[in-house]
Amino acid sequence: MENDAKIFVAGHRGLVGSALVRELERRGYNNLVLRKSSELDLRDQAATRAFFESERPEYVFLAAAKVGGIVANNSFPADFIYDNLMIQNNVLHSSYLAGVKKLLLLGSTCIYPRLAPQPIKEEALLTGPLEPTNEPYAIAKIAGIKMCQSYNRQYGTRFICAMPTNLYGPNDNFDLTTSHVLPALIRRFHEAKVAGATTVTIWGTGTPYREFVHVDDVAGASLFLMQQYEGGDPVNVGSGQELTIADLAHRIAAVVGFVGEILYDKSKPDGTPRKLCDVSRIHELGWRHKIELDQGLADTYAWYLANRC
Ligand SMILES: NC(=O)C1=CN([C@@H]2O[C@H](COP(=O)(O)OP(=O)(O)OC[C@H]3O[C@@H](n4cnc5c(N)ncnc54)[C@H](OP(=O)(O)O)[C@@H]3O)[C@@H](O)[C@H]2O)C=CC1
Ligand SMILES: C[C@H]1O[C@H](OP(=O)(O)OP(=O)(O)OC[C@H]2O[C@@H](n3cnc4c(=O)[nH]c(N)nc43)[C@H](O)[C@@H]2O)[C@@H](O)[C@@H](O)C1=O
Repeated sequence: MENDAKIFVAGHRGLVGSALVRELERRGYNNLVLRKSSELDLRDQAATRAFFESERPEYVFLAAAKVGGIVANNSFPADFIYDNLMIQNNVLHSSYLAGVKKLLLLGSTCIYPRLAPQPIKEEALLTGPLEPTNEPYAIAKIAGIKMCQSYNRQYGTRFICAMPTNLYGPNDNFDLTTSHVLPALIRRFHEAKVAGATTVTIWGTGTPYREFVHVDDVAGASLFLMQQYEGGDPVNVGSGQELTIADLAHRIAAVVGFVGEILYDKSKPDGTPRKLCDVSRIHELGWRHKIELDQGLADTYAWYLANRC
């Protein structure tokens, strides 16, 4: 990407989008095109087409999506499949029509089969049934990958796909119902400590394993792939390290300074038992994560205290 390249960061106010803007500006890319969803609803085909015709960005990072944790996915399946299919269809087709040089689509490691062999290689895609709690969202993401590959083959576009694992960091969603586990537990333990509560109840059994990667690493990986990767296959982006939800909860309680008891609400879903992604492809390309979980937790809690309390 040339320094004066015109770059559209779709979803620039979100967890990933805002990290992409920070990283792009840090590296001296200042010709950024940014639109809030209230200014440009990417589900609107005509508005998206008109935007691309008038702005003609050269590069696109597609970090706009309907995103949420396990309960949000399980509660609003129609919203998750409709919004994400519409956003992807409109942005990908308009990018092709407007002659975008290169586009990176953010997917998710939830696209892989629920019981895929671990760690999960990119080749595991479509080799088995998906995790029911987020299947609509995963199907939309898989459709995005297939659309990128189809447009590359038929029209010669350069649409690449990154598959991050669970990510966290500044500007995450801390809503206790719609958020992912890591930000939710930061908030739960913080509010319990401040209230002097002696217990915190978390969802599920605590036994599932999850992998986490800091969003600043995902932004770095996205720029790396935009500059270095021309393949049509998805590329996993992760830390290659997993831990149980119970272990995560104890580590977050320690960072926050909560010393009470952790209880488990088994009426809430566990989701997929494990989804550690194989990161050898991106390692071989030359990228590795930098931010380890303990440092990331401390930094994210500091950001939460400074910005969300
Ligand atoms: N968070 C995670 O753990 C993971 C996320 N991902 C992927 O990363 C990408 C970004 O996720 P994340 O940053 O967490 O999500 P966020 O919810 O933090 O941000 C999503 C962004 O998308 C924008 N958006 C949503 N709907 C529309 C719309 N109809 N039109 C225009 N913009 C819209 C929002 O814009 P606005 O603020 O203006 O309303 C928001 O800024 C997604 O593709 C997601 O699937 C992948 C793996 C894990
Ligand atoms: C990124 C990824 O994120 C989602 O998949 P998920 O990883 O299952 O989602 P999650 O982070 O919400 O839960 C992880 C685990 O954590 C447990 N858990 C405990 N206590 C809380 C809690 O308070 N909130 C939440 N959200 N989870 C909790 C919860 O019960 C589960 O066992 C999908 O969006 C999927 O599409 C996707 O892409």
